[in-house]
Amino acid sequence: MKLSPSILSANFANLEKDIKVVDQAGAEYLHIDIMDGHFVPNLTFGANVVEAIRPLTKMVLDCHLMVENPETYIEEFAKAGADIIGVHVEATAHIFGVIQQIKKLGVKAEVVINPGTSLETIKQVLPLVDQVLIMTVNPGFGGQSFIPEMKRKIDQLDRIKQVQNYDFDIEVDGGINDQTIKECLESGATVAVAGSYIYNSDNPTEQINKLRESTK
Ligand SMILES: O=C(CO)[C@H](O)[C@H](O)COP(=O)(O)O
Repeated sequence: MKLSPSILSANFANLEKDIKVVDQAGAEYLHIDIMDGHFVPNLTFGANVVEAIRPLTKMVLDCHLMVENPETYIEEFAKAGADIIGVHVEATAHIFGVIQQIKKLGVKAEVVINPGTSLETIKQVLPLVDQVLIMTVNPGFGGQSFIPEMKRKIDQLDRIKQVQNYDFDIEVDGGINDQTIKECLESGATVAVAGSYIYNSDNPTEQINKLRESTK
């Protein structure tokens, strides 16, 4: 199970320190939540922040775009150094085209799906994507509780992946802790995002170790 600490819960006045601590603890990805105040009722970072983070770490920069009309922003995030760009199926009328646009720029493409959206809506892009992000909370804020019904969705997606022999990672995001990560792993998740569990602690390294222990 790869870990993707979400800097949404980091201390923005000490972002470099909070990035380095999870890097040194062995996290494979760094999760960067981009929110536009329209698709979700919150505002966070732009591509300039991704550009500033890029030289600080070799971790995979896992950029989750919670923005309307994501096609407008793909190029600037690719230029800024994003390794993975995730777009919500609910945020565009042209999900197939946006995934193609990301891949053309040499960046890994991810489709993201909200808790209330059916897997049926992403079926057409599954052969194309490098990662599928199943939101296990309603997007917009850190520190929410894992929605237990999402386990069935992860199971179903994993079954489709096995039957069709697809080659994408299944990422989960929202309410991940040392219990829910275990359940997600059992259902077939291969990457876990965790924000408040890691950063709302005096010892993020210990929290990462606990997540590792739970998924051994
Ligand atoms: O995408 C997100 C919110 O929309 C965050 O990545 C997610 O909520 C992580 O926070 P936490 O681990 O505290 O639930």
